[in-house]
Amino acid sequence: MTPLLKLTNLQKAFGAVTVADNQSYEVMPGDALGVLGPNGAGKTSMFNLITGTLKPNGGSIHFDGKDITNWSAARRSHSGIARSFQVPQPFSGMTVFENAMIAATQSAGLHGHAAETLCLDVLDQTGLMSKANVLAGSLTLLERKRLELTRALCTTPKLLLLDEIAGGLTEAECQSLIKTIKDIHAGGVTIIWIEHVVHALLSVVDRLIVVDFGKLIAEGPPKDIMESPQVKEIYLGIEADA
Ligand SMILES: Nc1ncnc2c1ncn2[C@@H]1O[C@H](COP(=O)(O)OP(=O)(O)OP(=O)(O)O)[C@@H](O)[C@H]1O
Repeated sequence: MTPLLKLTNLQKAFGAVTVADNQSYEVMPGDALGVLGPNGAGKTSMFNLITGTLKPNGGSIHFDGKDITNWSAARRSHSGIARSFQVPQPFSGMTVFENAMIAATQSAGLHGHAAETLCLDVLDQTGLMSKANVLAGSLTLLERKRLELTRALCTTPKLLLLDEIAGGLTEAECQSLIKTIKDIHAGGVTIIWIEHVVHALLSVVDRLIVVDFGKLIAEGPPKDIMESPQVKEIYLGIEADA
């Protein structure tokens, strides 16, 4: 089977700061991959490289069998890569429905009834239907996170990149968001999820990678990774021989 996403020797540095250090990994269709790593490790930069807002210094990115390394961010979005941002970035002066429609028309290329139907389906899935006519700027944090998901899903993605979507939520809100993300994954969307709320991540993903100083330092089943002394030391700050 062809990987949905394949990073090969991906390299990116900002001066002396390396955010992608020869990264190589594959994501198969239907995977749910979790990304762990300390602050500043290069996790968001990895998403920026995959979505095309950041250009690598070396290496390649393949999506759905095609070399997209030199594709624009817009072309990648049209081809099925969507993301949520760590800090929600809605059009605050527009309603929730209008925000969804922008994604459906501009990225998914739908119009009229087809676009409206998609938006309503997604709003139903993300639990925002009752807020459809509310201004995005007046939403609560959980609702803004749900709007991030809505906007991403309205581009009809094959690959959904989630950037710390559970941060700042109460435990009850977090559980409700986890259920929504599980439903999205069960619906066939491949997921890569960067998250510091580890229990939320572990309840969804089937594989973990750990990034430190832009380098992939571990990859494998969540249980093995969480028990690895190297990960405990670098990520959790627990000394390997403690
Ligand atoms: N456009 C940029 N120009 C210069 N340095 C940058 C740029 N973007 C990110 N960096 C630096 O690269 C490093 C990695 O940043 P990045 O946001 O990718 O880390 P992260 O792992 O997502 O961190 P966090 O968990 O805090 O969100 C940081 O030191 C950051 O300051």
